[in-house]
Amino acid sequence: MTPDDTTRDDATAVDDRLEPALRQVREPNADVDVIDAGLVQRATLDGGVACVGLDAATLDAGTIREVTTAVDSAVRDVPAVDSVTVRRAAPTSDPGATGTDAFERVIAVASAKGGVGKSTVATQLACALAANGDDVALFDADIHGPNVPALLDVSGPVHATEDGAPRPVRSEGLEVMSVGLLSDGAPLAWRGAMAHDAVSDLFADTAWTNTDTLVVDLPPGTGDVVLTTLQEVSLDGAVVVTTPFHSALSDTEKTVELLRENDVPVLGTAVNMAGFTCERCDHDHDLFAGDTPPAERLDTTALARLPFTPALQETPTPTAIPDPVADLAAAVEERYDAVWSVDLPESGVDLRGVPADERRDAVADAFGALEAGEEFVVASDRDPTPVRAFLGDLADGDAPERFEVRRQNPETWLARTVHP
Ligand SMILES: Nc1ncnc2c1ncn2[C@@H]1O[C@H](COP(=O)(O)OP(=O)(O)OP(=O)(O)O)[C@@H](O)[C@H]1O
Repeated sequence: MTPDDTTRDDATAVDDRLEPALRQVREPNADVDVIDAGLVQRATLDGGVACVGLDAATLDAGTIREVTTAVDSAVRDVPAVDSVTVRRAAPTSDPGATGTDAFERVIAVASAKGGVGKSTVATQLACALAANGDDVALFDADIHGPNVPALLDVSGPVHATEDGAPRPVRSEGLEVMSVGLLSDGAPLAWRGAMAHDAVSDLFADTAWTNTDTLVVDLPPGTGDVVLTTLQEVSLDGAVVVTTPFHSALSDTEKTVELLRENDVPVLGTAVNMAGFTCERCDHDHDLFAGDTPPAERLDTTALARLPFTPALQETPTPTAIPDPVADLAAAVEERYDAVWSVDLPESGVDLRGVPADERRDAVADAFGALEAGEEFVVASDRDPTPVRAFLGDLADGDAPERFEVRRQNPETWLARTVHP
């Protein structure tokens, strides 16, 4: 290629005459120029017409606008350039993983009662988990009133992968998807099958790159979208949100019931707007009086008590987590571990994943190795109640007196007994 060439064949090339100008433009979130940051996919100059392709998939909407404007003005100043087009090119790199199965865990934030602060809790929790080091994505399933974009101060456009899958919008390391980001918006009239299809398509098709934790902000109520989510997304846990007000509590009871009916582990309750601290006297005051603590009334674990405070009305960010939200995230992690990590004593037997024809031998071997009076624990991926009769056969017809079965999570039952 000679210095006089005005274009390059290589679609990823940067024209020599544009390169110095592009190197003047910094990537706002990192101390490098946009070329070294990998944002420039190609930059061509043909007959005075400059065309720059930016890979914007990793940037949030505000940064994309900032970089686009800076690139346009830098390239426009190059003497050989008459006109400039800056395109946000479809990234050629990571196509993302589609669907909710891509995530290590999916946690829903739910409440049948509207206005109790679900979206506030979901966005704050997502930021707090991201601050703790997770790659977090947030899905706003409230298609009738998607307010996550406004709470996080993010906007579209939603770009597509080469396969046409919608990419989430990025904001401070979080990935966010909401019908509120799509250009055709979220018609309030979506009901029944339409609502089901819209949310189910978005769950199935969104191309995520943050795949540690997905936080799902469920809509209020127990309608089509909530049911679709419970049926189509494998939820690893749910945080229920309520205020201590009695009508919120009785609605939230229905949510807890629905989650349990659908085998979703209820991690616990976040009691929002629980009280406030008076600026004058510096005392905490409850906002709603009640004898029984809300989490207890809902028969759930108390995760956190979030005060009514202007701090929780501000745009959440992983760089400034309010203390009560940090407490909530820590409690969610603790409960998540308690639900999902199975602590089996060495003398126990783990039947999860063991083929049906090997299960009896595994139980017989482990049980036979115990002394009288020792505890015997069975972990199983199905209800282990029939094991009791089998232990009776092993002990010459004496089925154990105490045989407790508990379902620890949707994939694990634990049975405890004592060797006679
Ligand atoms: N702890 C809090 N302190 C102060 N304001 C709060 C608190 N929690 C929520 N809010 C405010 O209450 C309003 C409703 O909150 P939010 O939108 O999170 O509720 P929601 O349950 O998601 O509502 P919807 O039923 O519409 O989905 C918002 O203006 C939010 O800023």
